[in-house]
Amino acid sequence: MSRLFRIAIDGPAASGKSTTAKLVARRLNFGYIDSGAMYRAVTLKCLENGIDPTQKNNDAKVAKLASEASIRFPRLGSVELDGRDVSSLIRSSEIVRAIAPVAANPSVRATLAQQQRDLASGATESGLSSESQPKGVVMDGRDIGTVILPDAELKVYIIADARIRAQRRFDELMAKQGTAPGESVDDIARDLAARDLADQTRKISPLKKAEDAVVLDTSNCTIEEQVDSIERLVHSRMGSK
Ligand SMILES: Nc1ncnc2c1ncn2[C@@H]1O[C@H](COP(=O)(O)OP(=O)(O)O)[C@@H](O)[C@H]1O
Ligand SMILES: Nc1ccn([C@@H]2O[C@H](COP(=O)(O)OP(=O)(O)O)[C@@H](O)[C@H]2O)c(=O)n1
Repeated sequence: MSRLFRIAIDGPAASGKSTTAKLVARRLNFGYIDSGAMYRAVTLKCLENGIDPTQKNNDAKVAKLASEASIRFPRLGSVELDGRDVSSLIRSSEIVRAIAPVAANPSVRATLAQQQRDLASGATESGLSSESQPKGVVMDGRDIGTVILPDAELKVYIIADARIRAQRRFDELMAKQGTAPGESVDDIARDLAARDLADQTRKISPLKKAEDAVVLDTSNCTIEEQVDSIERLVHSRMGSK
């Protein structure tokens, strides 16, 4: 099997990673691996098993549940945990509040890192959410270009102005719920800033730009422009291989 073209996308919360990654995958018929969804799914599994990851003495239990979790991406943008579709459940604010200690747990990261590398190499067929033999994969998260796929063919670091990110998350919640969310744009901005700080300052695999990543600021872009930029980069690198 020839090696897949791997696109690593990292960046702070709500900068546009997953929207862009999904659309790039669809256009290029690549697989898409949402690594953040894997941390979210482990957090959900903990909460459903009565284990609160924010309690320090639960670290070993959290690690065990992570090792037992079966996480799959059966279709573009959908996530299965232990055979059940959890695509919506993992997006709740309850998950977001409990996720930092899950993401900082070295055993959880080791378990998920192995699965992520297997998915990106095509070793785990069931994880690739692209129809028929994809030529490449797109994976987004926080440590993809730095730790998971340090030799990815293309690395992109997506950023956007903090206020714009908060407004976009607010609009997203409003569209999903059909009413104004319980949180204000300011509340969301505070949550995003706290999560980015936790992601940037944790000891293991912190969020940072890989030296060779291309920075894409989406503050003043349309979604289509973001996708176009990445598609152009892929074509130019594929052509020069
Ligand atoms: N260029 C853009 N213009 C407007 N909205 C955007 C743009 N890029 C992303 N969004 C929206 O911003 C929100 C956060 O994007 P998302 O892809 O979920 O970010 P991330 O995966 O980095 O957390 C989503 O609702 C998405 O549709
Ligand atoms: N590769 C990754 C991906 C996510 N994560 C963690 O998982 C959380 C949720 O990731 P996400 O990509 O779903 O979050 P959003 O940017 O979509 O809000 C992040 O805040 C990180 O704490 C991580 O540690 N490493």
